[in-house]
Amino acid sequence: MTKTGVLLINLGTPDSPSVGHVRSYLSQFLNDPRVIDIPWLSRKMLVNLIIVPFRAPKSAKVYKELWTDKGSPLLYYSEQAKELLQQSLGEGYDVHLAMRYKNPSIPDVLETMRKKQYKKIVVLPMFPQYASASTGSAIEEVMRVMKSWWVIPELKIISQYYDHPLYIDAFVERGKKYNHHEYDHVIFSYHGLPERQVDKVYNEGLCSDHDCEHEITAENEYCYKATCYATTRLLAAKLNIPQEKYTVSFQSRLDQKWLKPFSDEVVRECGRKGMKKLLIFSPAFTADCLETIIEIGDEYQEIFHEHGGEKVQLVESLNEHPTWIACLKDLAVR
Ligand SMILES: C=CC1=C(C)c2cc3[nH]c(cc4nc(cc5[nH]c(cc1n2)c(C)c5CCC(=O)O)C(CCC(=O)O)=C4C)c(C)c3C=C
Ligand SMILES: [Fe+2]
Ligand SMILES: [Fe+2]
Repeated sequence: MTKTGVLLINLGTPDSPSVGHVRSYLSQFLNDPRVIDIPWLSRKMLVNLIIVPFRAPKSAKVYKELWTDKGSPLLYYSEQAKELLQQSLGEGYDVHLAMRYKNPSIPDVLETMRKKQYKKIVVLPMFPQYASASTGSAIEEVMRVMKSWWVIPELKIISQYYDHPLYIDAFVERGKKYNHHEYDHVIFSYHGLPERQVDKVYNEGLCSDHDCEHEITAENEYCYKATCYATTRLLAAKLNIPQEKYTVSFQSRLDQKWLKPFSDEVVRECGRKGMKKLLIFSPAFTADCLETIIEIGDEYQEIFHEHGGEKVQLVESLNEHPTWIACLKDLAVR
């Protein structure tokens, strides 16, 4: 075989919005030691006895609101990106899609890929900013499966690409649909992480000892907080949004020791200050999902409204955007 196999990986979503499927998804996801990074016994007790039993019924209700006749948006947008990338790459490449949690699973998809005897495999997680809980976990799972292969082909693993010009341009093009001058404030809301997870990036000191809000250095280039801020600087510069008109924030926290400021609190504060219209980008996600459509589109709209605001406008995720597909192509062939 002379072909190259490309493996796109996204986070994963339940098989259906039923409580049983959501429970099974949350259980696989939150039992991952890169996601809940505490000692084994504490994680088992916290996740299996507290978080999953209480969260599954509530999350299932939200997943029911999110679900469409095409299924979960995260999965169908990722499948669409896979199809378009395949068309763009042409015959020398086979593009596959796997999900870190649930289906299509990494072991199943890799087994299909093993049988194709590719000369080379490109592992391309759909997370522009590296986090151990997302990219790190996906790569670890690929390595776990591939280590038992007799033939391990040439392998290229892409760990992050937050500053890839085509990724930035794709979000800029999405953002240009809305004139930011018509909004009181712009929020760049990234998925949150426990602070201790960014601290673990460093050999010496903590994240707070580095100037992660302002610069990328050799020490912090894999710090998720630093790359979220760097992504924002690139986007804001291209969109001509002055520094005083935007805020970087972090959403979806599980407790108070997550990266701050929290997006819901920023939205609340904007309402209290008398702002009426907010524009929100969510650049850590490359496909619309529960965290964008429901958390930003519905829940933040409600919070803003309760505090005097009028409109929260979510900028659509990259989904099937041609410039995003061009970015994936460049990452795969480069
Ligand atoms: C940017 C990528 C992501 C990182 C980093 C990440 C870390 C992370 N997430 C949780 C807990 C939950 N996340 C949930 C949903 C979810 N998370 C991501 C991406 C990242 N998560 C996506 C794309 C989604 C949406 C999936 C979908 O089906 O649409 C959920 C489930 C929803 C809910 O019950 O609220 C949980 C739980 C942790 C703990 C964590 C890092 C420590
Ligand atoms: Fe998450
Ligand atoms: Fe940092």
